[in-house]
Amino acid sequence: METFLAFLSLHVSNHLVMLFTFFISLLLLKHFVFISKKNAPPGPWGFPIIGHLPLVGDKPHVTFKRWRKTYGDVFKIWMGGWDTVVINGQNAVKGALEGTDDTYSGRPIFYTMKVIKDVNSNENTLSFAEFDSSWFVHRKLASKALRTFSNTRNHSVQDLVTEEAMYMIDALLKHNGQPFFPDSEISKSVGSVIYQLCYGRGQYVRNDDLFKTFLKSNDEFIRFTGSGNPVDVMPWLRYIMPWKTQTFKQLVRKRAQFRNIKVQEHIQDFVSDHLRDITDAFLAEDLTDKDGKSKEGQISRNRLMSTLDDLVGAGSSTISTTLQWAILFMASNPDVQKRVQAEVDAVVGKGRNVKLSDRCKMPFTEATILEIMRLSSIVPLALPHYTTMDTVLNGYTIKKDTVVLINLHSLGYDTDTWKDPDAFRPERLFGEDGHLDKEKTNSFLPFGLGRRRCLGEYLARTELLIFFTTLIQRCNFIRPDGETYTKDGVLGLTYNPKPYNVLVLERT
Ligand code: HEM
Repeated sequence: METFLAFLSLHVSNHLVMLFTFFISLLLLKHFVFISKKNAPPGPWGFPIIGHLPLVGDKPHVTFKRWRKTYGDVFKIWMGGWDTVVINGQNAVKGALEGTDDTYSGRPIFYTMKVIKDVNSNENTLSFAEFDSSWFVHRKLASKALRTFSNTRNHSVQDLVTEEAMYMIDALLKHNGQPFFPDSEISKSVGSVIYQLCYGRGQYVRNDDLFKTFLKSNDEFIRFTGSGNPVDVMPWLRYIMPWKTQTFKQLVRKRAQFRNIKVQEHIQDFVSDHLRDITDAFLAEDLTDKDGKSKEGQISRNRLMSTLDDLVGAGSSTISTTLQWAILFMASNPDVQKRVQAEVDAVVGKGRNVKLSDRCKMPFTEATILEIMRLSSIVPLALPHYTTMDTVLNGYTIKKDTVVLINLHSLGYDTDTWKDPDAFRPERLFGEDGHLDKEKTNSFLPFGLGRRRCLGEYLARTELLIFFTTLIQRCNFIRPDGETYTKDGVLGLTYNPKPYNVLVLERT
């Protein structure tokens, strides 16, 4: 019996070895075919199966900037089983994303995106959907609703952000001049803005238990997904590290359940000629034809509602992270802080709140916000793109179904464009005529470019102007003695500053 078992185990292990060898050969063959494809972009050497994953490090955008020096603006790597091309520098990025064809408008369907779709009754979300006609309809409807509730015509968003900036300042000043890291004060106010735009305005929102649940689940989601998930590009890892997918599924489910509670609440007292928020706008959208059937090419209500998850996800961590960087840059550059304060004092004064219409009268403040965005580069690799057809870029052939990583970070730090890219100098964005130079401000693209560019750009620019200017109008940000600040951050869902301490004092 033992001999039989020994024979069996030898036999089985021989088969396993053969299978393993066959599997590796297939992958090497695939790798080789990809490498030897005529005109394929060059790229560094990578491992079989895992490709370049262990080589890119915890700041892939910085590694890619280094590889660019050897392999040029367009190079290829291998992310697990995915053929990937990395595009760097203004010319190549604009060459790929500007223009009207949709070659780069796809998104790869990584494993976690399948999980999100699965939890969402097999419906695509907006940010992670592949590029097809239903995505067009989805983007159009989402954009219409967001525009309605973040436009300037009724100034509602301006007042909402000002109100939240005041709460933020109160919370910051409660530290009574003691040093602290201002992340929770910022994320509460920023979270409250997008929550109220999506789910309804109200002065008591902050005390609402559902809002507290919302902040907690958003925070958990950001913390978990921020640490990255290798299962995305090597789905077989889910058998080796099942907790990675199980926890992720639970978090996605929790978010969807929360959203469903809010949607059900809205259905109860929905009035079609009095739309209160983005959820109401989605409920009001007629998605059926005269016979009550789904319109040709139209999307389901459930899919449209899932946009709420996209908006609260994308709309909170991005703004919070940028404001954390803003405070760090102000405390480490007191001269710039004083100059912005002088401009705000001259244009707005101390007796009234800043308005969106003040923007054009405060060019140095505007340049400072842009310089913060250039240096912090909070979404350094955009979201992954995916080619929808074969194409040629910089003379290289890129095949259909290739993952494309747009290295937005490389634009802000390009030594061809910027003399001293690491320095914080808002004045670099002015032309010789003393006005903001459009060519310079358009040479880095914090919101991406093309069909998949950020949906919330207008809202983001509004929030950043009002939050930043109100903070600067009311507070001084001071680096505590002995505290060292670094521009080096930590890549999670966004590129965050490492926790730092700051003193916040009321301006008198
Ligand atoms: C400083 C703030 C922000 C920055 C720097 C930023 C940046 C970006 C970038 C780089 C992308 C990917 C573009 C690409 O794939 O090429 C993106 C996508 C997106 N952003 Fe933002 N974003 C910000 C704020 C917001 C806000 C406030 C919202 C909404 C409330 C939002 C909603 C979205 C959505 C829905 C997408 C996916 C678009 C699609 O796939 O069609 N973002 N954002």
